[in-house]
Amino acid sequence: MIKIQVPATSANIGVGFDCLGLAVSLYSTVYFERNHQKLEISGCPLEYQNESNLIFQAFVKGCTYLNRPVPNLKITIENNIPIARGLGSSAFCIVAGLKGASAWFNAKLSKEELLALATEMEGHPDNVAPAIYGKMVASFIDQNNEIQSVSFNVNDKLQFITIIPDYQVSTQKARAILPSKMFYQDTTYQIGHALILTKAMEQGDLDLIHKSIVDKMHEPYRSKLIPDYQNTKRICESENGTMYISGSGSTMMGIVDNKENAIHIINKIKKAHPNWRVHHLKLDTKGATNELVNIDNLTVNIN
Ligand SMILES: Nc1ncnc2c1ncn2[C@@H]1O[C@H](COP(=O)(O)OP(=O)(O)O)[C@@H](O)[C@H]1O
Ligand SMILES: N[C@@H](CCOP(=O)(O)O)C(=O)O
Repeated sequence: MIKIQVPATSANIGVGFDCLGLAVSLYSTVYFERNHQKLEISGCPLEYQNESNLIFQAFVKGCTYLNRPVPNLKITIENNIPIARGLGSSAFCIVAGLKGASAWFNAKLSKEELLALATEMEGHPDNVAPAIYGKMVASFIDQNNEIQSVSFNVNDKLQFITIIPDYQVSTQKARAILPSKMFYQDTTYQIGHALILTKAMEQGDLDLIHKSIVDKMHEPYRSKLIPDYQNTKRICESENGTMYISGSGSTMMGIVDNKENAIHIINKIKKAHPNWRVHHLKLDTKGATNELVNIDNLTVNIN
């Protein structure tokens, strides 16, 4: 049985729309096993327990790329990444399926190959890149349609608070509301902020992160889809933290540089919204992993 674990990812990080993302220490797992019937899927909502399932679709894409037949499959999902909340649940599915196919045929697809295939499926590399590599990753699709990506260290003292409302925002809808053009002046603003943000994250300079994370490309529009945006931001800032919309929302990501501030934010959010999920996370530095597990759950080989 093949076990694939993929971290949740937080795309954009405010000013890096479609090109910047980081992986956090919240994981979903998928098990792939041989099956007597064509396809059996468990561990996800019923609507995804069929051939349209994104994990299966990605597995099939992997088989096609490797020129191998799609085997009869049992897919078991242990899901911790909330669906359609801006924490890369679709990236998780795509990376898990592709990596699953690679491990199934012992093909050892490189991370670069995985990234190219995953970006083709997701449309943009900002989530799938950190899901594959871990850490914080900047990436773009170049003129030859190849993906260029670089990884950044994120300072150890930075802690992440995923504040997950009890309502979804679909990525499709959150993309549809964005304007199609941007002025030169705003583009210059955006480039400067994104460049400085990457260094500030590396240095763990929270004050500089707070100044450089202020986005003009998507947050002003998407914050209107999240009724609790202003109040959540106020809570994070009242505890010396900063906040951005994770991916396309509805999750908001708080960043702090010490445990006390993190705990205060978590308590205030839980008091204001008892039904919301809140996680206190660190950066994930490994990205997706795969293991070959025998029937007794004994790991026999780790990649
Ligand atoms: N655990 C899961 N099982 C099956 N499909 C999933 C799962 N998680 C995500 N998906 C797929 O990903 C889609 C959500 O993607 P998207 O709207 O981009 O949200 P997110 O912001 O979480 O990436 C779902 O509609 C579904 O097709
Ligand atoms: N850059 C994309 C990222 C979407 O991330 P997700 O986690 O919401 O799928 C966007 O902002 O649309």
